[in-house]
Amino acid sequence: MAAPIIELRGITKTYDDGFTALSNINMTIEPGKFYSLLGPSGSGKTTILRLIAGFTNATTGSILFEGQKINDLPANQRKVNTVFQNYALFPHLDVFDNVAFGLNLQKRPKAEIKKRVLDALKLVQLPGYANREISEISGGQQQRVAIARAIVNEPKVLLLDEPLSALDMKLRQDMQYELRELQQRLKITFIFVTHDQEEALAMSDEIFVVNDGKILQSGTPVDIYDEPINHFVANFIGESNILPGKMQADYQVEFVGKTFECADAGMKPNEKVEVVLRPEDLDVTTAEQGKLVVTVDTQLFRGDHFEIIGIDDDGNEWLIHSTNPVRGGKHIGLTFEPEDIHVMRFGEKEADFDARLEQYEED
Ligand SMILES: Nc1ncnc2c1ncn2[C@@H]1O[C@H](COP(=O)(O)OP(=O)(O)OP(=O)(O)O)[C@@H](O)[C@H]1O
Repeated sequence: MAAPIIELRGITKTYDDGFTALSNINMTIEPGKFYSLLGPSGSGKTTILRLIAGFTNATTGSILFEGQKINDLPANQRKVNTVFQNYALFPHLDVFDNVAFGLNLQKRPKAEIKKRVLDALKLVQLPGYANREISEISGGQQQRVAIARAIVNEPKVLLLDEPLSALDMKLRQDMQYELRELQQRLKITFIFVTHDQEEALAMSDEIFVVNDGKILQSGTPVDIYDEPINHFVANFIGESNILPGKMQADYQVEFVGKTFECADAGMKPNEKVEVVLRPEDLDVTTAEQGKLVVTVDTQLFRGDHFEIIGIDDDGNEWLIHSTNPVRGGKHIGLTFEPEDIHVMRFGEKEADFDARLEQYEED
């Protein structure tokens, strides 16, 4: 692992009105990677970004930049730059002067400013736009000007606070590719705030899932999708069937009144757990051959798959993705592999969860 560029250690943040927005946040950010802070509205993502940028102070805990504590370092001396949700461009300045703004403040020589601004505009694929007014460019282009303005200062870390949320879906998807590509080209660290799980899964090297002022889980998109730590993460990231269950023994879990072979071990006998089955891991078969039988309730065509809701005998709803259509009212069987069952312990801490997964991978 590379030496971290940013570390947050035991950060809490209580605002002046007494509201605690963050509790015991620990994060390690390595250079050159794309990170996302993913969580619902009000979970504390922007507060984390503001702490790193120096726009607000931590109540307790340390913020380190390349190993040095920077809690008291003013925002303008930190080697980070922020791209805000609304871009915060100056409407009365043209594209060039918007990007040059910080360099003009620093009174850099004119020739240097010109070169750096034009280079930054080239990087965000807006060469030739320097003299346009902000009102004469599209939303996506404004977004790129905001990024050019942030990268012209050559920050080591770029903080992006929901920078795509104002764009329509198509442009948003295009910008996801562009941002990811830009990050890989610049090799600077991006910390990207979003409440959109698809966006975080698609773009990030690592995701921090934030809820209620805490980091619930961190890891690669694949790890978090395949091995969510608890109900909240399983529900928030991707689509899931989540059911109460009981571990009968190692590699044996009971749910919906039946026993199934699973890939999990190391829990107490009869320990109550929650079981996650992703809709795309359920295969449709005949009622006779199914490990479970459901009655088809509804079916929606989603372009590349059918989304089926089935109801089992206990009244549980099952979400199933299938490439083939089924008939409404029909009994169908569902099958799945032992490793498709993901078992979650109640209240498990991330360190214990990681140790258990490691053990499982060794076995
Ligand atoms: N200056 C402040 N004073 C008091 N409470 C605040 C202040 N700023 C934010 N909060 C509260 O802290 C919590 C976290 O806010 P934050 O903006 O970090 O959330 P967020 O996850 O970024 O949300 P969103 O996605 O809606 O921007 C919220 O409940 C918010 O109301």
